[in-house]
Formats: sequence, structure tokens, C-alpha cells
Amino acid sequence: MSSRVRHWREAATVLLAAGGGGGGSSSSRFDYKVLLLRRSPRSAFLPSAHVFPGGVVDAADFSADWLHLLPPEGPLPLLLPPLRAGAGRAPLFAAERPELGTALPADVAFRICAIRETFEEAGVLLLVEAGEVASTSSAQGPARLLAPERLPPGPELAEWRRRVQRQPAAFLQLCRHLSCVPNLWALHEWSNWLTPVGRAGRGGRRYDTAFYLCCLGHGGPPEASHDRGEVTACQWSSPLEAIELFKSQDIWIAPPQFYELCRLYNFSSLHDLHRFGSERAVEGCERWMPVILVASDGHIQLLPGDELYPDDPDLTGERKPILTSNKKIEDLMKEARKLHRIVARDLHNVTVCVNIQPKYKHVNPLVVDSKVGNNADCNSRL
Ligand SMILES: CC(C)(COP(=O)(O)O)[C@@H](O)C(=O)NCCC(=O)NCCSC(=O)CC(=O)O
Ligand SMILES: Nc1ncnc2c1ncn2[C@@H]1O[C@H](COP(=O)(O)O)[C@@H](OP(=O)(O)O)[C@H]1O
Ligand SMILES: [Mg+2]
Repeated sequence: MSSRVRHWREAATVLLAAGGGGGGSSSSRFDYKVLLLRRSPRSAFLPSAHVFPGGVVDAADFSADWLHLLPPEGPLPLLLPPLRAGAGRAPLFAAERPELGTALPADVAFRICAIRETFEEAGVLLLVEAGEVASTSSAQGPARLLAPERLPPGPELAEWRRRVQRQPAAFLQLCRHLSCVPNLWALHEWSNWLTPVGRAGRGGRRYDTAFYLCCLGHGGPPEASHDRGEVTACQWSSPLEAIELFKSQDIWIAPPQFYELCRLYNFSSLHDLHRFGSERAVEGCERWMPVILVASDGHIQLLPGDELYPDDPDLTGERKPILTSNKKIEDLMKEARKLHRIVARDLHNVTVCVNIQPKYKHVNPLVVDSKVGNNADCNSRL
């Protein structure tokens, strides 16, 4: 066993975007939709929140058995494009995990985790035929799902889903049974968020979560079904629809997911989003832990690069995890020149304000709500 003290769990999630159905409204700015899941009100972390599919990584996601999937065809080729020299490397991708023995590289294991969780939580299987792995390339455009005739009949697939929920190692058995491989190549490293200290759920739950982008073309968004347990609803929405549902208080989206939806807002076309995400991924990313600054009339989540972001943020909560000010948000905004922050005036009045250059060739979020015009220095408005 590792002697590492664990202050958080490691997790993976996927921004699953799908288009290509040709059935989208012509008045929509977007030709794709993104999958959001509502968490159970009984969840110990983010109850009832809308999030992307995802969850905690399991030892089975790191299993060396994945390397020998599908004998006698041979080892699963690890064809993930290498990161560019000098790329950002978030700690969860670089960590040694001696407790797992000979294990898969973390950027493969976290992809398997995200794909497994998407099956468990939404019933969507992001697999590729084993025989097609060698010719799978993101340069070909958004990914395809398996043809429906390659899947087991509905009740059998539902039983596999329950088995995987009970025992994550069953996911490898399912892939073996179908002669398929998790489509690692369809997932593109996008970002990495660590739950702020002051936002731990029941039992101190915090998550260091790898966020991937996956764009699916052809045939429109696949049917997603919740599991009546951990997840109580599934919906495909354009970034604008999701943000509007949040603003109208129909749904509540946690700040990191809100930030990422505002980034997606830059892309109205699935192909542009896919091209950007797949080409940018070789730059890697860094871990972001928001630091909470409580003001007199709301709170701000400071992000790296903001002039108020601490030089030495308290990752574990042993020093000063939450900052406080007796000033109003408006004053804290007026005084600042370098902004990278999520401003929450209340639960549903949330704005991302950023005027710094994004690192790792990323894109800044767009500010979607013109009602926040009183924020002087946000980079862009709609
Ligand atoms: C995938 C999760 C880590 C959930 O794991 P689970 O299914 O419960 O095993 C999901 O929570 C997630 O995607 N988290 C990513 C980032 C994160 O930690 N978000 C929440 C931050 S706390 C917060 O924002 C609350 C607030 O500020 O009001
Ligand atoms: N029916 C249900 N209602 C609420 N939460 C559920 C549930 N079934 C499973 N869960 C919770 O979902 C989490 C598993 O999520 P994932 O597989 O995405 O990591 C676990 O949370 P904890 O790990 O917080 O206990 C588990 O307790
Ligand atoms: Mg989950």
C-alpha cells in the first residue's frame, strides 16, 4: 500500500458533445449538444447538480490486463499522440502509483475511467472495434459509435451495465466479449480541476478530476438513459441551452462545469470544436484548484493567473483555505486588473470573468449573460 496521504480522490469526466444528426433547430447557434447528467439528491457530493458523466478511478482502470485485451490479436496498441515537449502535466497524470504494480499509464487509465463511467451513468458506450484501432485517428474528424448491430440486445446490455456498476473490472470483460476496445483516441485532454477545500462534500469528499473532450459525429446525439440511482436524469443541451437552464434556475451546474460550458460557447460547430480540442490536447493542461474569496455580498472563486490568487494556495486546508473580505464583489472587481475568476452573486447568478491569456493554447470562456454588465473587466460579452 502507498504511504501517500490522500486528501482527495482521483476521477475523470468527459465533455461529450454530439452532432451530425441534421435535426438541430436552424435557429440554434450550435450544431451540437453536450450531455449533462443530474446527480441523485442523495449524493454525498454535489447532490442534484448537473455534471458531465464521470466518477472515481478504479484499480481496474489501471489494470495491465487492458494491454492484453483481445488475444491472440496481440497487445492493445497505445497509440495516444505524445504531448508536445514542454506541455503542461497535471499531477494526476505524472503521479507514481506503486500500489498498483505494473499498471497502465495514467492518461490511458483515466480515459478508460471516463469511458466506463459514461457507460455506467448514461448507457453510452464509447468503444471502437478492436480491428479498427490501428486506423483510428482524430484527424478523421469526430468519432463514431459502434454500429447498433454490434451491441448485445437491450436487456443483455442493461445487465452488463449493472455488472459494471457493481464491479468496474466487468468493463474489461464486456470489451473482450464484444471484441472492442475503449475509444481512448476519441478523448482529448481538456482540463483538470481539484475541488476547493471549502467545497468538500459529506465525509470530506474532494476530487482531482481529469476533464476530457469527446466529439461524436454522425447520426445525432445517442440515446442516453440514467441509472435511477447515482444519476436521475440525462439531457443533451447546447452550451447556450445549458447555461440558460442554469440562469433560469431550472438546473444547477457546479462552477467547473459552468466554466467549461462557457468555454464551449466559443464553438458553434462540432467540427471546429473537435479540431480545436484534438489539436490543443498535445499542449496538456495544469491543475486548477479554485480558491474561495468570500465577499460581503457573495463569493468569488479565484483561479490561477488572477491577481488575487495566492502564490502558495492551501491545497489541503491545513492553513488558510478560504479568504474573506468585507468588500463588495463590485469593489473587488473594480480594483483588479488581472482577472481569472468565477463570480457568484448567488447560486444561479454566476459569471466567469477572465482577461488573462489562457495557457496551453486553450481558449477563454465567453461571458454569456449580458446582465452582468456591471463587471468592468470581463474579456468578452455576448
Ligand atoms: C465526477 C465527479 C468527481 C463526481 O464523482 P462521483 O460520481 O461522485 O464519484 C464530479 O463531481 C466532477 O465532475 N467533479 C469535477 C470538479 C469538481 O470537483 N467540481 C465541484 C467543485 S465544488 C463546487 O464547485 C461547489 C460550489 O462551488 O458551490
Ligand atoms: N442510488 C444511488 N443514489 C445516490 N448515490 C448513489 C447511488 N448509487 C451509487 N451512488 C453513489 O455514486 C458514487 C459512485 O460514483 P462514481 O461511480 O461515478 O464514482 C458513490 O458515491 P461515493 O463514492 O461518494 O460514496 C455511490 O455511493
Ligand atoms: Mg459519477
